[in-house]
This record gives sequence, C-alpha cells and structure tokens, in this order.
Amino acid sequence: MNAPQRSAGAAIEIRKASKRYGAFTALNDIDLHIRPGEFMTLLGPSGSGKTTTLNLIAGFTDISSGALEIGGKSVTGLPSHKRNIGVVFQHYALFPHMTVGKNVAYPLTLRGIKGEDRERRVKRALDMVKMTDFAHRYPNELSGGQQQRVALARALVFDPPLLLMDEPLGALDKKLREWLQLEIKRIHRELGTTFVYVTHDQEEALVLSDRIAVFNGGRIEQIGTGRELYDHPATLFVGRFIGESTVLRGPTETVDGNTVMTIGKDKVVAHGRLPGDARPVILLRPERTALKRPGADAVTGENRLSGTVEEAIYLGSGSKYEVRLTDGTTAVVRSPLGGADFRIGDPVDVTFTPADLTLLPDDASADVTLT
Ligand SMILES: Nc1ncnc2c1ncn2[C@@H]1O[C@H](COP(=O)(O)OP(=O)(O)OP(=O)(O)O)[C@@H](O)[C@H]1O
Repeated sequence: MNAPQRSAGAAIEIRKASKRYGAFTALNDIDLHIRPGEFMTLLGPSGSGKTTTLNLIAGFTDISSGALEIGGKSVTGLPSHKRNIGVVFQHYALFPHMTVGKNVAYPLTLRGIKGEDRERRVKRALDMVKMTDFAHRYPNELSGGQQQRVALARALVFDPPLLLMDEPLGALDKKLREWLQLEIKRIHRELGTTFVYVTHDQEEALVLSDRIAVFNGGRIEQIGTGRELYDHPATLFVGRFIGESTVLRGPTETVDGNTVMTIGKDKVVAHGRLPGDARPVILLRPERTALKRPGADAVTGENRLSGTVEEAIYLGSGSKYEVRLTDGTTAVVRSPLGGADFRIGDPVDVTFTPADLTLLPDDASADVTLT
C-alpha cells in the first residue's frame, strides 16, 4: 500500500460571524478558531446552526456580517470551487453513471491531473478507505457504508488542506457507524488534514474530536475537548447535552460564602457562589455520585440526599440506578462492578462531595428536547 501523503491542514478563523435569512438569525455572532490539522466537531441539536457554519466555510452560502479566513486568507466572495475543500454529506452524492474509480478520479480530472499521476492518486485514496477492490463497481452495487467510504476517498483524493463532513454516518446503522468512526479517526491521524465534522450525536463527537464546539440556537455555548466539556461545562445546556446528568433545583441561600440548596428534606452544599444574581442549579454526574444505606458510612463534608430506588439496571460493567429524591427529582447514579447491590424500593442516600458537583446558572433553553 502506498504511504498516504501528509498535507498541511488549513487553519480556520471565524470572527463575529452572523447569518441572517430575512428577519431570522440562523447564526448569531459566532467566534471559532480551528487549528491546522485539528479534528473539530460542531455539535448541537437540530436547527442550532451547525450546517449553516459548515456551509459558510464551504462557500455554499455567504456570511451576513463578520470575518472568515481559511489558511490565513479572507475567503469572502471566493466561490466554493476555488476554496480547495473536500466535502462529504450525509447522502452519498456519488455520480450514479460512473464507476467507483471514475467517481474518485473526478476531482482530479477537474484539476487537469491526468495519466499515471491520476491513477496513482485514485489508487492511494481507495486504499485509504479500503475500497480498492471495488474500483469497477457502480454506486448502486455498493452498500451505504461502502458508498460513504468512496465519497470520503473522492473528497480526499486531491489532498485538500480541509475536509468538511456533514453527518456523514447519519444514515448508517450503529455497528457500521462505530466502525467508520474509527476509520475516519485513523485517516485523520494519517493525513494531517483539518477535519470539520457536523453531528448531533454527542457520543460520536466524543469518539472523533480533538475539540468540540457546542451549538445552541445559533450561538456557540462552549468550545473544548470532550473531557473539558464533560468535567467543566460552562453552561447548563452543555452539561446536559454531553453525557448523562442529574439537575438539582431548589431554594438557595449563601452561608459563609458557600451555596446551600434545599432539596426536599435535605440540604446540599456547593463551594462558592455564582457571580451576579443568576438562579443556581447543581449538575451531578452519575459516576461521581454513590449510593449508600441510609445513615451508613458517614464522611465529613459529604452531601447526602435521601431517596428511594426506582429503577435498578445491571449493565455488566456495573449498575445504573434511578433514585427518586424527596423533592420528586430523579437522580441517576452509576456504581462500578463489585459495589453494593440495591433493589427497587430500597431507601438509599445519594452521596457526593462538593468537589463532585458543578454549580451553574439556570437556563430554560437547556430543558428543551436535546436531539
Ligand atoms: N435557506 C434558509 N432560509 C431560511 N432559514 C434557513 C435556511 N437555511 C437554514 N435555515 C434555518 O437556520 C437554522 C439553522 O439551520 P442549520 O441547518 O444550520 O441547523 P443544524 O444545526 O445544522 O440542524 P440539523 O442538525 O437539523 O441539520 C434553522 O432554524 C433553519 O431552519
């Protein structure tokens, strides 16, 4: 197999960019800096502005205001075919009347690359997606996953410094999607090309990305690594969108500079307080909380919320519990293998230290359906 050629990835700089359709603002003043060779995922619910951002970078639509640079140069007014960008969409846009080989050769033909050079590049691109043996087939003789691999080869065959992908695995079943995620990750690592990837699937974003930009209602709420977003969400929306969580809401007071929230007949202490007068909420992660028998194993400074086990699910790698707290909230708790076993109806305490919780300003938009 030919060694893939490493291309220098392009940086992308988006500053104060907005996109309006008449009176409707699809993108509201976004700032996004993507490093050369980075795998950046645009993640968010339907209609949050991910595709609009991708279309601006591709040149399929113009920004209404703000600046957009690719590779250090402004691309305002530059048509998409002059931006030298590879693009893969959810629906395989292969030419049905051309073989796989011809499809992949097409961008090279457009660029006047011929003969042996073209053959060599086509072979290299098909090798990369493991489709070399299918070069003579037509698209309708391929499965959905195979068609997407060919689309990926076609988007990369001309060594673009930037590859844009819009839900490329959205139409495929789970197993195939998971396998292709790893293939895309491998190809990204081999090439050094900048990848910008749109998805509404947070697990897919965590698997693939160097960093993730979380979109909500035409704005970017936070940009960070999966770990940063999961461990230190800047907003309630991000905290709820990435991973599983329990949100506690209740009357709060400040005592000695700390926040004390009343949940039913219990109190929770969170270190510090929010700036300003935002209403605080507490976000808990299932694996950073534990279940104990009421009153057992008291640890100084630990928070304890009493409740009743409503659901107990054995997961092989551990157990997952849903606990009804005394204010009616359902808390999700994961316990590792070998932990105590609890049954539906057991009275329990949900325990966690102040370091295991995140104090955030409340935000009604975080409660809308998340996908
Ligand atoms: N040509 C258009 N004219 C008017 N409104 C548009 C147009 N294109 C997109 N929009 C609106 O802009 C908003 C953002 O759309 P966008 O496609 O970027 O969302 P998205 O996050 O990619 O969602 P999805 O995951 O559903 O594709 C949506 O409310 C959409 O209806």
